[in-house]
Amino acid sequence: MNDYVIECHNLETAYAPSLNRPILNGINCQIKRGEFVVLLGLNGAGKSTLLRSLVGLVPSVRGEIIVNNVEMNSRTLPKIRRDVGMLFQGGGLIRQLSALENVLCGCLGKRTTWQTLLGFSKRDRMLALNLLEQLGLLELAFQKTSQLSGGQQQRVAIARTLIQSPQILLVDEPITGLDVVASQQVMETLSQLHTQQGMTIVAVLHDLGIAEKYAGQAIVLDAGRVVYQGLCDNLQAKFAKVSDSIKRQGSRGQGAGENNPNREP
Ligand SMILES: Nc1ncnc2c1ncn2[C@@H]1O[C@H](COP(=O)(O)OP(=O)(O)OP(=O)(O)O)[C@@H](O)[C@H]1O
Repeated sequence: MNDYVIECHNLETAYAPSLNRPILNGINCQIKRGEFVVLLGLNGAGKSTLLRSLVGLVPSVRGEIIVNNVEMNSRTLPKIRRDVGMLFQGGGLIRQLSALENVLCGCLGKRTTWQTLLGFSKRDRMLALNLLEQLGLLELAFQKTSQLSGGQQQRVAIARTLIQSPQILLVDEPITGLDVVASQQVMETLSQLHTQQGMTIVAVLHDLGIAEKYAGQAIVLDAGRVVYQGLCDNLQAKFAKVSDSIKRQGSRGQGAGENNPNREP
């Protein structure tokens, strides 16, 4: 037993001919319980693929993923999926349904068809309303999500993931396309889940300033490998150093990040 909630050891996905390499090419990383981790990297580095791997949506050909000290395989995947909630890029809300109905959709995987045939239970509706209230959206509960702002929609999507009571929340680009105010609201929501409920959060972000403000740890990917894992401070300088070292290694014909998958304190 250790205090990591997520561990990847030499994780490798199938060879991608378009890239001339596996999309994830030997990922090593560890995430501790209660950490807020930002996943950074250039476009195509493999960030979304790594997040999707952590909920068993991308098959691996080598290495292992361990969640809550349980190794991922077809037998353990249902349990792991109960512990890990994932918010996909774009949120994936049903636009013609209300905020409340969208949040309730998050329960569908937990209920049998019979249980939902007559509608959702009073308990589920209360839970969904509580979550919407917690995220500052109670007065919009019966509004169609197509009529909500981008930031409000993203918070509804977060509530829909939270109704499954995950211990770990994975979020893929939660603020892409949002304005400054909406981005801040969404990040504050994630931050509160982390500080007030101790939730472990792993978020793909592109903005280094926002990453530094909210996350404690950073994992930087390049070409399907971890090239930095450590504290999330002074990222601008560290990230420039990482990019430079990738370029230097590239010019010497070495694979990016081969020498530095080490975790900083
Ligand atoms: N199913 C797939 N088949 C083949 N190639 C894929 C597949 N999914 C992703 N890729 C490729 O793998 C690479 C990594 O994709 P991924 O979406 O994980 O990157 P990312 O770091 O999240 O990028 P972005 O910041 O642009 O979202 C990309 O080059 C992408 O084109």
